[in-house]
Amino acid sequence: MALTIGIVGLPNVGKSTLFNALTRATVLAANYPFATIEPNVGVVPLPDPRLDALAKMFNSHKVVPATVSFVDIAGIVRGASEGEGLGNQFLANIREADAICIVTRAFDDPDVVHVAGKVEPASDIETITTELILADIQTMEKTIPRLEKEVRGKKTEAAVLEAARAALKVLEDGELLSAAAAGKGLDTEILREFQLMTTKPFIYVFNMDDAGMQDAARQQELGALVAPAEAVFLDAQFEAELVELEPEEAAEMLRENGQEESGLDKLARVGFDTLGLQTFLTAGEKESRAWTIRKGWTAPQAAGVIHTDFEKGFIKAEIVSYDDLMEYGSMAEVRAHGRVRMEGKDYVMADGDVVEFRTGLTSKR
Ligand SMILES: Nc1ncnc2c1ncn2[C@@H]1O[C@H](COP(=O)(O)OP(=O)(O)OP(=O)(O)O)[C@@H](O)[C@H]1O
Ligand SMILES: [Mg+2]
Repeated sequence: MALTIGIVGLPNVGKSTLFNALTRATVLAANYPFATIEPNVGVVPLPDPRLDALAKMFNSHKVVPATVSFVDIAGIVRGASEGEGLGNQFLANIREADAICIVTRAFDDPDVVHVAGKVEPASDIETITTELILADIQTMEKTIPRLEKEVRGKKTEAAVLEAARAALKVLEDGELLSAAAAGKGLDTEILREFQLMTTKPFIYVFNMDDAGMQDAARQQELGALVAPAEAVFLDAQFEAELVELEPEEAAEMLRENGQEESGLDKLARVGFDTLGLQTFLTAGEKESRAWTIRKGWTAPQAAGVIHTDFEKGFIKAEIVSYDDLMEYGSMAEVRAHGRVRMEGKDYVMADGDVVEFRTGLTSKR
């Protein structure tokens, strides 16, 4: 299950700087499938220090982290839906994204041109969300007449048309569909096939300068602008410099800046959380690997991520929690202390479970 996040924002706010930092981090880590898919799509490993510890314990030949894909597209300006700037055609490139990352400029540098002439995050966010709403209105205005025909021809259920009309009304009132779903019970599941922008969860990235990164009050103020959505504060230029460094040097730089983790790591993590995802782990000589699942998934569903046949063939899962494994230092010791659990098909996976699945097919991690 690949998580894809589309990056949107006004032009010249640091989207590509962020994207470059993200994708160069990829090259540094390098060790996962399909690194580059298209020029503007980057696959980024989800940082997970547990994998390195597992790889050491199991003498794994490689480490395979979970991944997050980012898609960088052209900037949107006010009026994009009417063709201003480059228009809004390129939003098609992120129709399939699971979440949208709205990058907003919050750095001052007068040498960097701001398309609206001044740095004003609140109004920039308003511009972007309005354009996303307008793009959805365009989609619905095209879709509804088609649905009407299909309902008359009994090719589509009337409920779909009803939901589409309800969605259009929400959008025309200037509201995000995700907000209407949360507050007014609008059914976005039935709208899924239309790949609307504003049904997707938004994550806000505020691209700060040095002063802003140290300014807790300002961050609180910006966070409040977008709550309850998640806000990530980072300095894209600093992040781009960080990924040029060796990991130890980068960690040292972060510490000097009073940051515990890089903005990129934070963004990947927040993206994961926003979408209700988590990872479980497998470890062996071949590889130590993180696998992405949804929170609440059962052991057979998790097995199905490794191999589709494993879900049907599931017998049981041998599970040890990562923390126990680290505490006792080896599988043999964990076993000796009775901390290895045999779980059946109703077991709900927990984050950090280190798993070996027993299936009717072959014994396989
Ligand atoms: N945190 C920051 N502080 C200062 N300058 C920054 C910061 N982040 C990015 N910049 C600068 O802002 C400029 C625009 O960055 P970038 O090209 O990444 O923007 P963009 O959003 O991708 O623009 P476009 O929509 O035109 O593609 C660059 O000169 C970059 O160096
Ligand atoms: Mg760009």
